[in-house]
This record gives sequence, C-alpha cells and structure tokens, in this order.
Amino acid sequence: MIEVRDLTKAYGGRTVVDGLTFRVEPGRVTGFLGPNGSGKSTTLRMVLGLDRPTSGAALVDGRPYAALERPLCRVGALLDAQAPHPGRTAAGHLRWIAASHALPARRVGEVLAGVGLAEVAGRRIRTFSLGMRQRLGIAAALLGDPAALLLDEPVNGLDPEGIRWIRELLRRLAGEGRAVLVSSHLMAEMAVTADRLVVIGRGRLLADSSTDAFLARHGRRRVRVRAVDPAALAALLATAHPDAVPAGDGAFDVPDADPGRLGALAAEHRVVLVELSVTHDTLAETFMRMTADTVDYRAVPA
Ligand SMILES: Nc1ncnc2c1ncn2[C@@H]1O[C@H](COP(=O)(O)OP(=O)(O)OP(=O)(O)O)[C@@H](O)[C@H]1O
Repeated sequence: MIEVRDLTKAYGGRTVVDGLTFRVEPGRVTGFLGPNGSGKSTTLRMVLGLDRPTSGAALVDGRPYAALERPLCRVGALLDAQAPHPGRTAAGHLRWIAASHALPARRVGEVLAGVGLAEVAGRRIRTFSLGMRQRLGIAAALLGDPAALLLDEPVNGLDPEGIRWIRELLRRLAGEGRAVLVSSHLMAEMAVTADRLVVIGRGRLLADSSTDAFLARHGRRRVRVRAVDPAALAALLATAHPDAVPAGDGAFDVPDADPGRLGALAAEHRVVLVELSVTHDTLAETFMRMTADTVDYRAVPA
C-alpha cells in the first residue's frame, strides 16, 4: 500500500506540495487529479524516492522507497514514457531493468505480450510512437509483478482503442488486489475508471473520497425544462426560479430544483411542458468548479 503523510515539498522557498495526507488502497483504482502544476508529479516522484520531501513522509508498504529491497517488486511506475534510451530495443530496455532486480528473462516476453508489443520486441525505441512508448512504460512497471502501481498520465498519446485498453488493464490490475494510482487530465476517462479520487490544488488536498461520493457531494444537479410556449416558461421561471439558466432551444436548466415541484408549478400556471429531466454535473464540470480558485495557468482570450 502507498501512503503519504503530511507530505510537503518546497523548491527555493515555494511550497508546491503542502501537507498532503492520503492512502492508495489495494484493490482500487485511485485517480489523482489536479490542475497543471498542482504538484501531482512531484508527489509521485517523492513516493518513488526521486525527490526528497521537505517534511512529512511518502511510504510504500510502510517504508520509504529507498529502504525497500527490490523496489520494482513492490511498486511499478510510469512517470515519463520518453525516458527510455531511444537506441535500445524494447526487449533490451526491459532486460536491463529485469537484470537489475534478478528477475527471470522470461518476464520480459511476458510483459511485452501483455501490453501488445511482442511483435516489436526487437525494434529500437526511437521508431516507437508515443502510444507504443506508453505501453512499453507500462510493461516496465509490471516487470516485478508489484502490488502497487503509479502511473502518471498513462493515456497521454493513446488512440481510443489504447485508452480503452488502459481502462480495462487498470480495472484488471485493481481486481487482482493491487493498489493503482493514476493521474490523468481526461476526466471522462477517470469517471469510468477510478473507484476513488484524490484531488489536489496548489499542492493541497481538496478531496479524497469514492468517485460516486465525490460527484454526489460536489456535483450539482439540474432540472432541464422545456415548454410548448418558451416565453411563458421564461416568465414563470423569472419569478419562481431566478437562478434558472437558458440552455438553448427554449429550454432552461434550474439548479438544485425538485422535478416534481417544478412540474406541478408549471401545471398550476398552465405552462405545458415538453421536457422535464434531471441532469448531473460531469466529473469534468465538478473538477473545474472545485479547482477554479487553484488554477495557476489559465489562458486569457486574445
Ligand atoms: N525541480 C523543480 N524545481 C523547481 N520547481 C519545480 C521543480 N519540479 C516541479 N516544480 C514546480 O512545482 C509545481 C508542481 O509541479 P508538478 O510537475 O508536480 O505539477 P503537476 O500537477 O504534475 O502538473 P501537470 O499536470 O502539468 O503535469 C510547479 O509549479 C512546478 O513548476
């Protein structure tokens, strides 16, 4: 299991990870979300012993990474798919990692087959597309058959088939009882892949809960209404629900309304409805609203 406790990192007096505490539980896919520059990669690097915490702890199975024997057999990671030497072959790259941990050479063939790269095992990495490099990085993470996996943006550069493959792979790895932490900016993908979410903004924890609880707690519910006579509906909502928002084509979205009451109100005023439906914020909408105050890099219209 992976655990960070009051984890803090400052670079030159600027705190980029600020008192983070969370766990990555076995048997679950935990999505690690935050705007650009919020400290996700720095956190992952500290878990992997690549950066030293200013204070607090990042632990794998209760110990710092540097204190683990054969760490690749405890935690596998994909941080940067571009890291492998481009002049090496896929199999050569993995053989080198396997040798560092006295892993049997047959593991190389097994993991390459598992990520769909068996046919290109002998090809140089410089000829690989980004998607193939991502698959190779995942193969390297799986080499030591670890109980925990940390994947930083693993779907970056993958086509829809590759994205679906990652989703199923992560679900399968969690189903085998592994602890899986995955960062991604693809919210629609996270919504269907992650059981739990850890959300950070400017290095601080904003949420740590199941995906369903996160959406129920932070997502908004809206009732969409549309009438035969849009002007009559607009007049009714102007007095009864001034927070209603036009949703195009004569429809309105009424935040946090009760559909039954809204239908009754329309009937009372003889406004004939042709639509009355409940919609919920998507994970992307909920995430953007929640992190709006913590976004460091925002484009301004030209
Ligand atoms: N070695 C370093 N020296 C100084 N500042 C750094 C260093 N590494 C990261 N930072 C800063 O720390 C902050 C957090 O960066 P980090 O890469 O962890 O964010 P992130 O959440 O992974 O972002 P993204 O989603 O863009 O990948 C950024 O402001 C970054 O500039």
